[in-house]
Amino acid sequence: MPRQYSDGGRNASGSFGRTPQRPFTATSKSLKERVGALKNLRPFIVMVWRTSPQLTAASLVLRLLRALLPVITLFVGKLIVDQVVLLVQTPHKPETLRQWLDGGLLDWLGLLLIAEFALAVLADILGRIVSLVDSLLSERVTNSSSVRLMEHAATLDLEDFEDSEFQDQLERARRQTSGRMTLMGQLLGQAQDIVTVASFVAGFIFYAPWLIALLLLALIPAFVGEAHFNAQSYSLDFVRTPERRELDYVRQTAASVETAKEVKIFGLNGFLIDRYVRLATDFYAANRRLAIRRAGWGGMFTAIGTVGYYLAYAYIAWRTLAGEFSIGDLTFLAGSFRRLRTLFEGLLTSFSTTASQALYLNDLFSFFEVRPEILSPDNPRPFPQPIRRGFVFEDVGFSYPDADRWAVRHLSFTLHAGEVLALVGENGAGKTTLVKLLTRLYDPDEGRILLDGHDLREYDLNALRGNMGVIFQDFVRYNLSAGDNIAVGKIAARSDHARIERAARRSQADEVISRLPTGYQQMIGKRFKNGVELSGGEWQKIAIARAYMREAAVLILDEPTAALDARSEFEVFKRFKELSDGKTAVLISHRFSSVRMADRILVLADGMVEAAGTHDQLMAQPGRYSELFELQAAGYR
Ligand SMILES: Nc1ncnc2c1ncn2[C@@H]1O[C@H](COP(=O)(O)OP(=O)(O)OP(=O)(O)O)[C@@H](O)[C@H]1O
Repeated sequence: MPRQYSDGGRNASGSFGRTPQRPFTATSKSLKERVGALKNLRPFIVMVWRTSPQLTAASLVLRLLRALLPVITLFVGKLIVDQVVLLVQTPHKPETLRQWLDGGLLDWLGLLLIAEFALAVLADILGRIVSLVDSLLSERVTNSSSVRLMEHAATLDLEDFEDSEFQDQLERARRQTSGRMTLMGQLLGQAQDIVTVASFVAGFIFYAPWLIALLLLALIPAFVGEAHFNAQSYSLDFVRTPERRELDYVRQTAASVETAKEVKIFGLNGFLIDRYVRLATDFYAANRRLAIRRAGWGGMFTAIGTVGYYLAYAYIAWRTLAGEFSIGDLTFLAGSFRRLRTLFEGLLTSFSTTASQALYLNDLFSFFEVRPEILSPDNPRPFPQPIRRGFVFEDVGFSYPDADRWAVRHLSFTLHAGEVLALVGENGAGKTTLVKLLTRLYDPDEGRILLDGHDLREYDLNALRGNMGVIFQDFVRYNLSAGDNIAVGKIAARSDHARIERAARRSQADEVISRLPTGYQQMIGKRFKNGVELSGGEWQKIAIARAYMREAAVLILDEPTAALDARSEFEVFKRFKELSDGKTAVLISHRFSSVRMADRILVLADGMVEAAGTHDQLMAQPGRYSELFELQAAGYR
């Protein structure tokens, strides 16, 4: 059943070979969607608060303190001007500064100047502490949301990760873990500005309340414009997630250690750079269009705000001329009005930015809402120790999401407890799919899989996987030490060196490791300093050791031996057979010399069991097995 990921209803394909045809046009989010996104602010604030209540509270308190400083500073400024005007009008003014001072005429003015200076210093100190606290908080929030993202991703199904729409969503969510702290700063800044505005407004109510209305009216166009362009920006960002992923992918392919070899040999750099430039040019064009429109309209809206400001200024000047306001009042009001205008402008635009940032939060929180479908039941059955009967596939059918054909269908067979079963079949026959079903990376769409008579879905998922040692053909080459590369098979036993060495001996990885400069401590892979690269077969021996490290009841090797030389593969399987004594084991290989060692062989074709039996039984009958065996054997003669 294909799942729906939050992509706003847009199709999000993004394959490497495709030339982007779709123009990057931004479609605005509706007002309802934008307002609806505001509901994300609550969980966001809760998330920030939980990350560090102390830092959040500190930021809030400091900002509130700072919020009151501007109006106080301006008011002290007004008192200074009034005092100076008063002193200018003093009859019989003293002539020297000393006389001014001795007469005590400057005491009040001096005090006011000192207060103004102290306020300026305090504002600066508070500002610096606030940015310090904010930057610390920001880092903490980035870290904790990244951890939460990784934790949540770990719970999701393989099906999710293999879906391109999900990858887009994951990419958007990943970007939100680091980018969102500006939003927190904005919210706190808004709280601060609101307090400052309230303090200024209180002053204005006393002098000329309707000026506030004039100011607000003049700023509305700028606000609407901001809101509109922010939403357009978001939409543009949203629709091009697949292309951005592709851009990153092309950049990574053109310049990385993993691809450098092929890129050089095939001379792909020109092709890749071309592709990058084409994609990047489209991005640039879309951004430029939006930026130009934004700048044009923004300029016009600001001009409207400026007209409002000067009207008010003229009015205040007129009232001063008429003798109703003092010169101090004039400076206070003009200053307040200028500050108020900036504040209102800031507040209105930051409200609109907040609303659009809340849209981005959607990306993060909707990711957290994706739920896995492959789960443990409420009352799971304990995993059988030991397995008594084995696994039974009963008419199992499975097709990959969005695939138009069955990967396996009407698949029925038994994997007996304690037997080594080999799976053979041509490419695409369904061997790996069978292993994915056995390990519950996917659940069947039809039929069921039983373990000791009970559906696999009745067992605890972690216990089930914990009892299986599986190595896939596309095993991961971790850029870790050789020891850790084996320990990943049972990471809880990472410090059990004896166990790691035992596993290494069993897969012949010990010979590889003994040749490394620093043995088990040696960093392998070329990504980090002092890393040593291994050959394909050497990597495989290390990977197979992971399966042994697990010391699990079920061992599965899905063709991880393809790169081993003939002798090594023979040895690996011989040991595999010996070591899987008492264990249930599945072995996938295209080499019949290894396959014949299995207790029983299952021949798969088109997702079904075509034949089953021992090597001798299968050779005795005409069919795909004997045919393929002869074909391979003939190649060696
Ligand atoms: N993740 C996937 N999404 C969609 N289809 C898939 C996926 N993996 C495999 N398939 C398809 O399912 C079918 C069975 O694939 P499977 O990997 O099980 O074959 P296999 O027998 O292991 O092949 P090989 O010998 O090449 O490893 C194939 O037709 C393949 O195209």
